[in-house]
Amino acid sequence: MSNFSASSLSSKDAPPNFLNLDRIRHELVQMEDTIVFALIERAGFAQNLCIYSEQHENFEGLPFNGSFLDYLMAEMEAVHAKVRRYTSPDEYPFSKDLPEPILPPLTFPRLLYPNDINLNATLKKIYIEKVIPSLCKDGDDKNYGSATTKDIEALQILSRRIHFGKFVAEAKFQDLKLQAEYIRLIKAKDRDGIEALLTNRAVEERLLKRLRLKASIYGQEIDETITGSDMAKAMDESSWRSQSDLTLVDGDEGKKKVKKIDPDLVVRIYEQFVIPLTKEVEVEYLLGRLEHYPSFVPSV
Ligand SMILES: C=C(O[C@@H]1C=C(C(=O)O)C=C[C@H]1O)C(=O)O
Repeated sequence: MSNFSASSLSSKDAPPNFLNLDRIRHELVQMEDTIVFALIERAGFAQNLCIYSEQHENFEGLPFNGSFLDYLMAEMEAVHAKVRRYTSPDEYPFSKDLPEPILPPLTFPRLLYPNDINLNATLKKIYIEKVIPSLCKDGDDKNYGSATTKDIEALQILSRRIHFGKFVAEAKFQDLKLQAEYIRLIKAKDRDGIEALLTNRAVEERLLKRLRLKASIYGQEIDETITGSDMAKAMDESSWRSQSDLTLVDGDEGKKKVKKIDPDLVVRIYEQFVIPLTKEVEVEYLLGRLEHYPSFVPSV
């Protein structure tokens, strides 16, 4: 469970500046590492597309309908729901009809207006149809349990990341220099206008550059033989080849450093899916904001 929800959201003494945009952005930066490592972990297995098919013959006779991913996700989320994971405003389930918590409720600061915005169905579809085919080698290695467990870990952190857009949106709405413009655009139901106003290209560019560096380093087989020039090459964008050729960066002659993931792919996943979905969450959150205005004021 996230530190954000456990330590900083539940405590009554959450700092009043909790909706500080820089602080929220810091949380998003922290999530990058978890996301890159989750993708690296999943990339260690074949696509195993049967995991995502409804009633696939590979799972015939097992006690579930639907896909193996949906089955395992529901099982894991049921356990997490019992320990009140989804009462935290930064955690959103993929499954329906989850059990009630067995632990007493925590009190959270009221930072977001009450909403049921949940884009996990869209996220899962994109992940299966676009991310997996690019991330994993083709084929079926029978590692269904391991691959699906890695899928769930990746989907859960990606879900937390995109739904963090709610905190970003509330923080931007609280900026009194821009609030009137947001209100005008919300009243006009101008999605494009809202997205344009909340977009910060400089932040996105910095993020993608940082992400490429992280993926370059984290994706590098690091051992005591790693050299400074290896690291320099890993950070040199021009040294990359396609993901299909994983023996990408040569150390000394004959010492091959295997890349576990292609940084260009990680950047594409963020640029094409993670950032757009985060902004979609921001727009959806803002479109509903005036239903609770001025009655709702964030409080810790
Ligand atoms: C999250 C923010 O909102 C938008 C989405 C971003 C993202 O998903 O990384 C980055 C900048 C903005 O375009 C932000 O302003 O930090």
